[in-house]
Amino acid sequence: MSTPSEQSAARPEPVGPVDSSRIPRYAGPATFARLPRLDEVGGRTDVAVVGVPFDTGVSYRPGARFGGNAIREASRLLRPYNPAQDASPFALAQVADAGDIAANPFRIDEAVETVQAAADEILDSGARMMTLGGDHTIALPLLRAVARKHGPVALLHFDAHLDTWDTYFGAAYTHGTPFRRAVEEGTLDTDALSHVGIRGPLYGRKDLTDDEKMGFGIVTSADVMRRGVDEVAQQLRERIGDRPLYVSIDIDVLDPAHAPGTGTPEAGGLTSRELLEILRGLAGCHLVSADLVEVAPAYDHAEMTAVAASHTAYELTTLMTRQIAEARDGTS
Ligand SMILES: N=C(N)NCCCC(=O)O
Ligand SMILES: [Zn+2]
Ligand SMILES: [Zn+2]
Repeated sequence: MSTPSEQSAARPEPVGPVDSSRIPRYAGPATFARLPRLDEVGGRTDVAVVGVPFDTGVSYRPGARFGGNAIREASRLLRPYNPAQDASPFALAQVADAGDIAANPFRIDEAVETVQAAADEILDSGARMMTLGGDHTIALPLLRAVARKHGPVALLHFDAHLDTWDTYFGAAYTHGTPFRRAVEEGTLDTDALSHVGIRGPLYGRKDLTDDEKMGFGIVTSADVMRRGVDEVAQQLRERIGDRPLYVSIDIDVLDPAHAPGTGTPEAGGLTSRELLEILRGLAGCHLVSADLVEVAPAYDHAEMTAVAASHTAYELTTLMTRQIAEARDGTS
């Protein structure tokens, strides 16, 4: 048995973000949170932040292909200590920016395969993924890769939309259909599926009955307001239990007042404060990977959507590195 100090002596210190008290935070290239690139940490990392600049699956406004880089730009202002989770996420484990997956913008089927192959490779290296979309189509290949490694996973899906529709214009792979495909393919543990933030008009009542048959539970945007974030987080934690968990966040879960920069906005959404607090309430869950999608900077104002997204990804990476540290040396 080695003591904790011997363990940390054997483990190389993670390479953290560029120090913004020495190099202005607006200088230099924008990696997520000014973290090192993957090649700057020898090609191995505990958490890989990955962009997927792909938006060929959208049903309305395009532009989410620019989301990942907008989030990286806005993330320059993140600081290394997260008081809400009492953790310095980038000191607990290595987090690195693994760049973008080059998905074909003209062939959706091929893009889905490319994303899956790249995700397989990252997960096989032992890293968890924090993926920055891109539109919601990419959740399908990401879930395939995660299930290949962990088996069927619990899903916590934050979105205004169900995204369990069947097809659009006969197309099976779109941003409105990833979770129906994922259920059909058996990548999800159907005892632990939740949508949070659902609201707005549907095509018909059948959308809800189909969704329920697939196994999803719904916490509407109004439920969050009425019950409050602590009760909602507790209910979600109970449903997830100790299963491997995948979190998929469509930024349109936020009200357009908080996140106007997205392709299919719906009134009556969560505040960014509510979203961040629910995420913090997931501490202790076995979060294996996450995505954050649908940031479309062309419709953004004053970077408000990208800032909300950068803080959301920060909370998620904090959850991941806390869990990695806990599993490694029993502390966070
Ligand atoms: N995944 C997002 N953002 N939107 C899905 C909306 C699908 C529709 O237009 O009915
Ligand atoms: Zn949505
Ligand atoms: Zn969505």
